Amino acid sequence: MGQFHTSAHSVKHATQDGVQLEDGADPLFTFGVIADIQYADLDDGFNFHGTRKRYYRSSLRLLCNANRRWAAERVRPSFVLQLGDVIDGSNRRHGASQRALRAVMDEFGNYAPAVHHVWGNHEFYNFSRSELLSSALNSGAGGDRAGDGVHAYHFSPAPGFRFVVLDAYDLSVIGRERRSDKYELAFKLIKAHNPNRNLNEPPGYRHWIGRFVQFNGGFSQEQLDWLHGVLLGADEKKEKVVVVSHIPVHPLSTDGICLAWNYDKVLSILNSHKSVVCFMAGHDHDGGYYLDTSGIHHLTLEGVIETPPDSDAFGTVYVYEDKMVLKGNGRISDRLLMY
Ligand SMILES: Nc1ccn([C@@H]2O[C@H](COP(=O)(O)OP(=O)(O)OC[C@H](O)CO)[C@@H](O)[C@H]2O)c(=O)n1
Repeated sequence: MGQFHTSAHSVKHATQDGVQLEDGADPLFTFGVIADIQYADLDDGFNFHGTRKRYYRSSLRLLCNANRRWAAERVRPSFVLQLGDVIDGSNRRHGASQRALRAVMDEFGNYAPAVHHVWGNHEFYNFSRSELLSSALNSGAGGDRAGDGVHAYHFSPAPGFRFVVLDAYDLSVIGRERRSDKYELAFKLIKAHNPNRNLNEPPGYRHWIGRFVQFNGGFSQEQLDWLHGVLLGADEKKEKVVVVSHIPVHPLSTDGICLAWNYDKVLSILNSHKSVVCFMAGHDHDGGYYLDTSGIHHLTLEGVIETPPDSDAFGTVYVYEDKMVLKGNGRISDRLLMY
């Protein structure tokens, strides 16, 4: 982990690869990133296979650490990207979904600026899509969206920069009403690849076939067409674009079990637009990173839920004309993202 210091006019940074960076200028703007908080007012537990500890109650304290740090930044974040799974699915069983969501939103409200909420699988374990649309998690309300009820929208926090939030459960069996066309399509797709009775059980692990599980999802053609259109506009304006989704889309930025169903379609769109500089996701609690052949940084953020209480899992990103500098905390590494 690198050292990082801010003073009146300098940012000094040693990235994971030992790259030294010293900048005389202030960043154009900064933003916070955090993933897979999965808060529940429950004792510690484990993942499905019993191999990884999950710190349900502590996750709220780790969010509090992040908020405090963001509030103390000299150039305070313009916004925070919450990369999905903000509360754990187990809340539903305890009738605690609303209470848990309120606890997390109150915590965000203490210090953080605007928060852009990405929707993950645990959102759909707790709420229906229509409930989410009328909840505090609908951060895209009023903006240009990919379609009715699709939580995909874009915003520009500063001239020359655009962020696109994608809905990775648009095409999914947990994010869609049964009997809807998208549910039918998603069900056919997953059944074509996964013969298991429990569709959360991967069909295998070779060639990323394991991604066809129910806790993953994908992007409808409608959303892909919309994304292409947004990126065309960004190309024309010579903007730099960061695309975010709960589920990663590059096979080398994540364990294959956490990859989006139709990741290849998203990748071919991203790679055909020179405006795209970075793709950020959560979902894989171990995190990941890959710089693809088009120069797009694929960053998968380590999840708060599997982070021990004496550590941390959040980042602050300092944005410059030619680079973003991620200052990670705890399990999250510092990274220099040149573009
Ligand atoms: N083999 C499995 C695995 C999982 N399940 C059930 O599926 C639901 C989602 O699993 P969960 O691990 O909670 O999903 P996360 O989004 O937190 O994490 C994704 C990756 O695992 C992180 O690396 C849950 O109900 C599991 O019980 C299953 O039935 N069979």
